[in-house]
Amino acid sequence: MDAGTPHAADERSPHMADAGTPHAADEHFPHVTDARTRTAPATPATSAAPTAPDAPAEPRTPREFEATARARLAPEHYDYFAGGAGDEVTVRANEAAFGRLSLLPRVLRGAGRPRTDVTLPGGRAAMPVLVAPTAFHRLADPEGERATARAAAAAGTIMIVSMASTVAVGDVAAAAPGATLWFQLYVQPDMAFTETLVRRAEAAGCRALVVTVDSPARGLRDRERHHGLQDLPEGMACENLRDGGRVRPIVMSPEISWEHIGLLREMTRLPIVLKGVTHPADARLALGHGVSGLLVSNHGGRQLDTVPAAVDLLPEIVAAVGGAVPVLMDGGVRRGTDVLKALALGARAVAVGRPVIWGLAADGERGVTRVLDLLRAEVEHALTLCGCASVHDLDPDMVRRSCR
Ligand SMILES: Cc1cc2nc3c(=O)[nH]c(=O)nc-3n(C[C@H](O)[C@H](O)[C@H](O)COP(=O)(O)O)c2cc1C
Ligand SMILES: CCCCCCCCCCC(=O)C(=O)O
Repeated sequence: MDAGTPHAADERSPHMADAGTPHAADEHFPHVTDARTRTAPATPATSAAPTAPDAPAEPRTPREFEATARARLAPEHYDYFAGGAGDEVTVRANEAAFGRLSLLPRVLRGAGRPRTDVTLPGGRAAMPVLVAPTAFHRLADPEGERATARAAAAAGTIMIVSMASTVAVGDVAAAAPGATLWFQLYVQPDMAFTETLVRRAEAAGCRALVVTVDSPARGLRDRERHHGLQDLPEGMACENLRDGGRVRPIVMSPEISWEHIGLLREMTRLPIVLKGVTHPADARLALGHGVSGLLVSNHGGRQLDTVPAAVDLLPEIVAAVGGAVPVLMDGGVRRGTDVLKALALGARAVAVGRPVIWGLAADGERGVTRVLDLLRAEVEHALTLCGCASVHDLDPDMVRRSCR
């Protein structure tokens, strides 16, 4: 079945009567069943040196890392990482929205060298930039999520491990002893298996659960459909989904509701952060369900196309929450100045998805370390230029909306 066509999606929606059974889900997402039983597509092209003329040998910005990564990745894997849903209106909007915001610095505050650390539900981070959950890191580097976690630990920041990671969360934790990990969860209709996933995250020492709520179905991504991308290469699988002798498919079910958040709340003492809340009414509802934080996100433009840019949604969500829990955001953050804008508008921290993938594909653990270092240095520099002693000195009055 072509899982990417709207027609196919129509077919698999009613569908949800039996979305919870592994058999039905196998049909919906053949690619995330058991990679070991499938014919292998070509091995990911991560070994060749960069060849593209626009790929800098020594990338110096997250955007330059993208050019280097693109030259090293198989085209279908580059498109999986870079692409989004539909016409990719939201993918572009996420970055463009930061360009329409201006920073208005304060002067003569004698602020000294700024602090960049932040306090979050699952602990402290040395910088207000977290690693967003992204799937399939072994498509970018043989060490996969292990490399990303070591780099996050070196940067003193938090890595949100995707449920669709190609290294099991326990092995990620073992490979990066100093790392602070949170675990991203798609609630599975089979709540017994959801509980298994939660216990695995707890056993790995994860400090928070990030429950992604923007995916009652998978986004329709033309780039993936174009390449016929349906499966991981042989030897790669969603390792968290192992269940006895098989790997379960990830089920994205439209039947998941607030009731499931209530069940999760009873299931674990870990702080729960909801990822993908975009409507202020849902932000208010979340507060009644015992969540410890919200991550404003449109999934990097990969789910519903034409959702507004994440940073443009931030002020309304911050107002709706009224300080009851921390609000984080992701989508389109590429510069230290982007981080300051989001924090000034009320985010406690931001997360970056693709920039980390580009670092990983360009130069493995070193590449991710470099991307995170660049962002940390840019945040510190921008805080200095804004006259801030720490992120707490930022406020909404330091951001102006321009007409560009
Ligand atoms: C390749 C890729 C895979 C992703 N996988 C997941 C995932 O497994 N779970 C999830 O909640 N979000 C996932 N996301 C969304 C990210 O967590 C995040 O919301 C988004 O990447 C932020 O936008 P940015 O890439 O512009 O930084 C993925 C994003 C990308 C680009
Ligand atoms: C290589 C085949 C693609 C299969 C996709 C499975 C979905 C996993 C969830 C990852 C995710 O959230 C994303 O945005 O992508």
